[in-house]
Amino acid sequence: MSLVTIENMRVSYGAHTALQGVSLSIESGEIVTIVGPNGSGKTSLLRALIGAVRPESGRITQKPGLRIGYVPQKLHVDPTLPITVDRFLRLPGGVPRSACASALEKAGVPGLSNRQMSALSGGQFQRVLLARALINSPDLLLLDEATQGLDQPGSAAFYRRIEEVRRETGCAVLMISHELHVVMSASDRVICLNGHVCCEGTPEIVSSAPEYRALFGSGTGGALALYRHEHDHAHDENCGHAHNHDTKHTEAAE
Ligand SMILES: Nc1ncnc2c1ncn2[C@@H]1O[C@H](COP(=O)(O)OP(=O)(O)OP(=O)(O)O)[C@@H](O)[C@H]1O
Repeated sequence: MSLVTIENMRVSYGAHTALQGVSLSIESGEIVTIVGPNGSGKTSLLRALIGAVRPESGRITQKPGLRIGYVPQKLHVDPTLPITVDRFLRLPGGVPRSACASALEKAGVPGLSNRQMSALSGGQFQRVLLARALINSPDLLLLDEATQGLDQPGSAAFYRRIEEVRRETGCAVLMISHELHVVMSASDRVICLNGHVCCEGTPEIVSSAPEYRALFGSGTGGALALYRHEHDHAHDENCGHAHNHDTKHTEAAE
């Protein structure tokens, strides 16, 4: 049985439809990356999986007893609030110290327990959020642009650690990233999202798919000169979301 199966899901915020007709499943142990332009519904998909938004229609089925770990895009911790890493990790209550130490080790930052949260670098902070997601030994780890704000070596190191976590624990990973050139190589499967699933498959298949090239250009190995949204494929008239053909992003420029 798949860890999670989504069938024909639609997610709306008031009159605005963020996702529609989305069907996909995640198998145990695989690393799947979701790519798509800003506003294409990537975060909405993860939020539906953790139950933070309720799909308007469609169905999400989880394997019984599934444990999910979630690393958010960002988390604000008041810099004036004195709190150590160890206490932060034990905030949910009932988390033993040994579990924190082991999670920090899995996240690749074993020595941080007694540091103040406010004194961490961006990279260390994200590792602590990863440790927090690993505490419950998840079967599925969800990462929402977890390397935002990190420099290239920092984010490459973060994704290498994710691959090690998968190898050590066997958990599946579903992650959103804009750093296509980094994550494409680390993924078993890529899902290209734009309000609906544009295309999906191995990184090789997706990066050569016309739908993907329409969204991301045709740079080799996913390394892009320009991350530009230019549609040349047809959409269902009732798609329900805006397709801004002039949306231009400069992330991932290399
Ligand atoms: N709470 C909300 N209320 C109203 N509209 C929302 C809400 N959250 C998201 N949206 C809208 O739904 C659409 C999809 O947003 P979502 O955050 O899922 O996209 P995304 O692909 O993760 O974007 P980004 O790459 O910018 O993070 C956007 O048009 C956004 O404005």
